[in-house]
Amino acid sequence: MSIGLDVGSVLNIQQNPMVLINRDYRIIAANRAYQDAYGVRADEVVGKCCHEISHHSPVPCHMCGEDCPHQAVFNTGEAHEVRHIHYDHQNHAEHVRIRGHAIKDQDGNAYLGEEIIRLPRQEEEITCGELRMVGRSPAFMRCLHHLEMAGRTDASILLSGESGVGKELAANALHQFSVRASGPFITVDCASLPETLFESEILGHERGAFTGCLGRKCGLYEMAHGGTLFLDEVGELPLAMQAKLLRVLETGSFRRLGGAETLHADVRVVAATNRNLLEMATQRAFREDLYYRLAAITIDLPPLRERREDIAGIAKVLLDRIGRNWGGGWSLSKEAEIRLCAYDFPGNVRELRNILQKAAALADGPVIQPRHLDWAVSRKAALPTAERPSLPGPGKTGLHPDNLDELLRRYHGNRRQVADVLGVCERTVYRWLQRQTAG
Ligand SMILES: Nc1ncnc2c1ncn2[C@@H]1O[C@H](COP(=O)(O)OP(=O)(O)OP(=O)(O)O)[C@@H](O)[C@H]1O
Repeated sequence: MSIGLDVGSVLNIQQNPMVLINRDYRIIAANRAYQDAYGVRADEVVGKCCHEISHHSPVPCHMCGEDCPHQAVFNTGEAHEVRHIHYDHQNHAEHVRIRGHAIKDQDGNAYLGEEIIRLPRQEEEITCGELRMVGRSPAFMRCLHHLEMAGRTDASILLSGESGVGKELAANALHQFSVRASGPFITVDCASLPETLFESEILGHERGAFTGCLGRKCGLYEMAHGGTLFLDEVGELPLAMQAKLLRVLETGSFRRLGGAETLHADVRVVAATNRNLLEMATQRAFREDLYYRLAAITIDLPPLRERREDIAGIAKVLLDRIGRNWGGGWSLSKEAEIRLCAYDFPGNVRELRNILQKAAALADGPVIQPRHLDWAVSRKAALPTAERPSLPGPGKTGLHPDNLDELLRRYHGNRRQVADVLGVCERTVYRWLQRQTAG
């Protein structure tokens, strides 16, 4: 028996905005919630490609390095969830969570049912005290999605990534995403913890536990009860301390130094390292059993040079912070921004912060110019091809730059960003695109 269903009315059961998309990326239906949320009629989006509508991109989002629900659902036939940035018809960006559902019609044809969960503005940026975790690149969005998913579990998590990529901010984000968010977030800096103080710092001590010990002290492990214990630079922990830590983590039970009572704390552990712990384990410099205890889930944080699109946004946030702390206000000139975006940042966000602090100190006005940037940045005069503006020469204004498609891919079809990089207004990019499509 076959039932002829009206697709629109079925989609309307869904309270979140939802569109039905075919294998060719074409939207074939949009529910009422979608139309209300985005102020469009179904016939304005039906027949158009999903990437044109939500990313303003001429190519599917997996071709821009994004985790694409379309590709995942059609390849696997299974549901797939991601975090994306969508652009509405006025080019406003919003963070959304996309749930891709695999749907089949009565003839067995496959479709993607894309449910859109719009995230409140405060969920767009993860804050850690006054610090904001900023980024829009596909690599950053993927990482944020993994942090959010892992945060919802109670598993121990190992964050890895080069120095200065933001592992501490990410650990804080994990805590905020977790059910323990209202509990304490306690950091242990494993690199600076002297071996002699390990037990008293982590486990605490009773009065008179050692010479000169005047009072009872709660250890960091106990202080993290109901919350998260963040073990920063865990790869620096000497082997003897690794064994002691493992014992506590395995049982959740401990005794304060000089104490007789066995105590228990309910702690979720997040650890971070910029070293390869598995390789250290093969060299017997890190305990393999501790590695597996810490790394139920591992998340890699991408270096800044692999998410160059984030540099300008992070620089702005860092300059705002510098301005607040130093009582001033600085911004980057277009040329200085282009130089920064071309630099490789071996020291990642921390290096960017240092470069901006120095530049703000050297700048003779509120605008930072290339001459104020560190020599390492300025030296890199030759920009990578994708960033190097190759504008048409005078008298050839009808032509578009050779690298327009490449730039659109790099900036996920965001014409405004491409216009900024090329130093033209957005309408010009729009005109170029129209001429390109026309022939
Ligand atoms: N995405 C981001 N947005 C804004 N600021 C960031 C971001 N990532 C890192 N930072 C800033 O960069 C600096 C370094 O970050 P953090 O200390 O978290 O790095 P880390 O990876 O833990 O470094 P290390 O391995 O050396 O401990 C901090 O000042 C942090 O606030």
